[in-house]
Amino acid sequence: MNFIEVKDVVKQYDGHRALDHVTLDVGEGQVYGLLGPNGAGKTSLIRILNHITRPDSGEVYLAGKPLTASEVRHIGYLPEERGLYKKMKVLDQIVYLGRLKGMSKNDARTSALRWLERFELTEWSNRKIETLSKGMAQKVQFISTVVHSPRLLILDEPFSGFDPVNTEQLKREILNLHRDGATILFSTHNMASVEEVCDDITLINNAKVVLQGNVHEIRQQFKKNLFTLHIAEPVLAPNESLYSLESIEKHPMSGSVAVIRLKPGVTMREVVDQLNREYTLLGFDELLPTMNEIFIETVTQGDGQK
Ligand SMILES: Nc1ncnc2c1ncn2[C@@H]1O[C@H](COP(=O)(O)OP(=O)(O)OP(=O)(O)O)[C@@H](O)[C@H]1O
Repeated sequence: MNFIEVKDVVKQYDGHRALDHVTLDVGEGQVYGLLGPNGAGKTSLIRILNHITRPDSGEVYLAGKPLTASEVRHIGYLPEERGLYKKMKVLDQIVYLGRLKGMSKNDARTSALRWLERFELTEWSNRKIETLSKGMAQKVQFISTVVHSPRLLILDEPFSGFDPVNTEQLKREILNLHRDGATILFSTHNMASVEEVCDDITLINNAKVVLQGNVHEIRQQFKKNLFTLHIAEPVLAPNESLYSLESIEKHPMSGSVAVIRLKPGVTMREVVDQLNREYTLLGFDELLPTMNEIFIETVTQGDGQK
């Protein structure tokens, strides 16, 4: 089942089109990446999903039902612009936000204390938000997002402001929530984390969907017939026979490792056989483009066509 269905959504601000006939489906239990350059329209879509604004046209369904204000209680939203009440105490703040999502005071308190313990923030429970470091405040914001065990988590740049250790902890917690059944919509510019955690993605550029699908399939679709080879011999001389079979990428061989592109019609087996006859082949792997490369290629091509 699709947990989110966005159908043909258009959103206009003062003559500027922020979303132009955007359609996407997020399957229940998926980790889904919403990607795009600055100003592409990601936050505009996220705000519609949270019922903060409405689309000018198009439809949005959540768990098979048209999105209404009351359905928003199933969502936990971590906005990019974080906002906590500085003068409020940590525990009170989390309980307050849990209650806004329909929790009883007791349930909100139990859940908040459990999460504070997980993030080693128990001793800060009765301290004011303004006394926390930025990283701690980010954790409290994350706890406020998940305190009501939402079925859908919408995370806008969740790792911004976190050091590498805390980033890993947050990633672990997000993946735990995913394992427990939550659907996760994740907006980020960090393409390495997209490769690591996302099943499917939508890339929006200039308000339009320009790329959509499974991360693994997209990387296959964009591949350029490149391979890395690693031989035991220290270097390959330019006149060696390997060069008559393949064209070598412009950058020279670094030590005994090279990136090669097979000429059309040359099979991987032919190359590997030849390499094996002449060298001690330690590795030969297909080099798939990274999501970062795909992002840049897609977005710059799109901008060129404007
Ligand atoms: N409330 C608003 N009023 C007027 N224009 C808006 C409003 N919200 C967004 N926009 C415009 O809509 C476009 C899309 O903005 P949006 O915030 O959705 O982009 P984004 O993809 O989230 O960007 P970023 O990665 O920089 O956060 C931008 O040109 C922005 O200026």
